[in-house]
Amino acid sequence: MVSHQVPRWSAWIFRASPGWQRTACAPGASVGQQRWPRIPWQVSGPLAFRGCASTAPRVPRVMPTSERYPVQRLPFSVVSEEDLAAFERIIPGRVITDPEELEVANVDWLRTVRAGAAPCPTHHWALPFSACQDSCGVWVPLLGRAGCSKVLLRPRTTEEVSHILRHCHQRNLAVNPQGGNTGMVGGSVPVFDEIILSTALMNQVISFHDVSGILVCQAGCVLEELNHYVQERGFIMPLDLGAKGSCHIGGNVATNAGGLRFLRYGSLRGTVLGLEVVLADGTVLDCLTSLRKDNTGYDLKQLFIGSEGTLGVITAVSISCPPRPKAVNVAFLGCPGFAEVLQAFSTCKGTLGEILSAFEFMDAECMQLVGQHLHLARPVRESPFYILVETSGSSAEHDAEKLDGFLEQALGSGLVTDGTVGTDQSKAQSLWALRERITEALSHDGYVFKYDVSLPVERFYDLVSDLRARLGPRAKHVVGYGHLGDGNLHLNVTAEAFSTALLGALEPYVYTWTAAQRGSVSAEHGLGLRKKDVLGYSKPPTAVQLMWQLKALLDPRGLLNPYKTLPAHA
Ligand SMILES: O=C(O)CC[C@@H](O)C(=O)O
Ligand SMILES: [Zn+2]
Repeated sequence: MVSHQVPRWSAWIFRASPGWQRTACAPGASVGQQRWPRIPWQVSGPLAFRGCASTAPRVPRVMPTSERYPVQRLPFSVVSEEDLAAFERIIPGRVITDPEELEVANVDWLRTVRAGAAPCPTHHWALPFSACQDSCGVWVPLLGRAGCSKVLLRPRTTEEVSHILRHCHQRNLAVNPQGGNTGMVGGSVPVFDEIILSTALMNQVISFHDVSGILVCQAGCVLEELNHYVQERGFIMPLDLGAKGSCHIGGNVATNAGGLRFLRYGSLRGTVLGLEVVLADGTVLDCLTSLRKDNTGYDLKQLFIGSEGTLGVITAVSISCPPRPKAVNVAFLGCPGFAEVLQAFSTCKGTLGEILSAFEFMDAECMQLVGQHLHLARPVRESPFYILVETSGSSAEHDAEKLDGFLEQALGSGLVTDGTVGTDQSKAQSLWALRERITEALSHDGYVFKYDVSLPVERFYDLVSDLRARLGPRAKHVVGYGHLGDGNLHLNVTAEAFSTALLGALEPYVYTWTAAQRGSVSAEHGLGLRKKDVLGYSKPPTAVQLMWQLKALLDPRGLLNPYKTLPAHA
């Protein structure tokens, strides 16, 4: 028997019978909720803050990127007092040198990469500025020396971004564009002392067309806020992510984020209609059209979607939003084996058809970690696998009938052994939380080695099983979960701490395994810093070379998000 730690859920458990519990579905109920830590942005500090504040937060040491990865600083200029004065003229009061604010921007939220300051030899703090807070005597001037980033810029307008990039281009200063800093591959934090160009204050909706559902907005709008905005007008964003409460739409587009609605609404490559981008030399490229059809010449916006800030800085986005569904159902089901998960997916597609909006899976170890670290109760009997099926449609009655049909069939044929359905917003959210919060649960388990691969679904779980056998007790947990409906597996391995031996057992094994299936070594997270050297497992040398040529054309000095996305030149 299941022990239900959250009693309110027990009301909707069913036991191998079609007696599905339902509650009224609020029209247009949305599902999913931001649970990841919000990035604590603060208001800008005065230039005078530059220096070593005694109030800097003491955080456990995150190894500087340059110590863990084989990367050397390129010969960019170092930010000078004159540069800071020039930035201050462009964006008065929004040139941030306050160490506390820089601390957040110099480390990724997973705490796996950090801009490269050396640690204090006495106290072993790797501070984002070069001074030890314990007055041990280590006191290095902030400016004139390469460590981590010493300045964060917060423009509000495209024109300001253009002026900033023009200055950086003239001065040979490297720039790290940063949105919500919620990336998974170390692409959004500096490696050394790159200037951080934040889109946080570029958060205005420019227009919304309530017939077409086309939204035009600045790049720094937070995804969840945009979703609320368009929901009030009868639409939803075509994209949904666990990090929705922090991530910026510009970052989503720059990384071509996939997420939870991909199965239904497809890639940003289809839903993004236009972009405004500032190029490395400050030129503004205005391709911010709102046309569904525009077959005139090369589709340049596609170059910037997924380019991770290496080809230009996205400043505004035009995106097509689908109508807000009137009925949303979420079913959380237990499956006895992976073959049954796959069979359930086929049955689901056949019976639910156009109303199927998500098909996610997680294994038993994921569920165990979500329970252990986040205290979320398992809403169904213990099973080797769990699936989350979401329907979104325009008729509650019609959708319920279809879902019931699927559930009865799946249950009757033994594909599913237990399940529960949420049709109102809060229950649907609780069920989604079990899937959305796996990343968070894993991060409480220790150091996490993350892989995000596309594979033929029939080989999906073999990789997880192979790795479990290969790693044995060296790993704490080897888990598999993800967007099965999109053929996207998230394979995560946890350990007490980072270890090069464990890394050696994982890589290149995972990549060669994936390449042998003609899979992708990055399905949706991009390459950033951590995955850039494995691009060759998924793309031929001619493609990589062409990518370098495009980079050289658009950013000849290599100033935009250096050390990311492209592997080192052969
Ligand atoms: O943490 C991960 O590996 C996956 C994160 C995200 O893409 C998800 O689908 O939950
Ligand atoms: Zn994902």
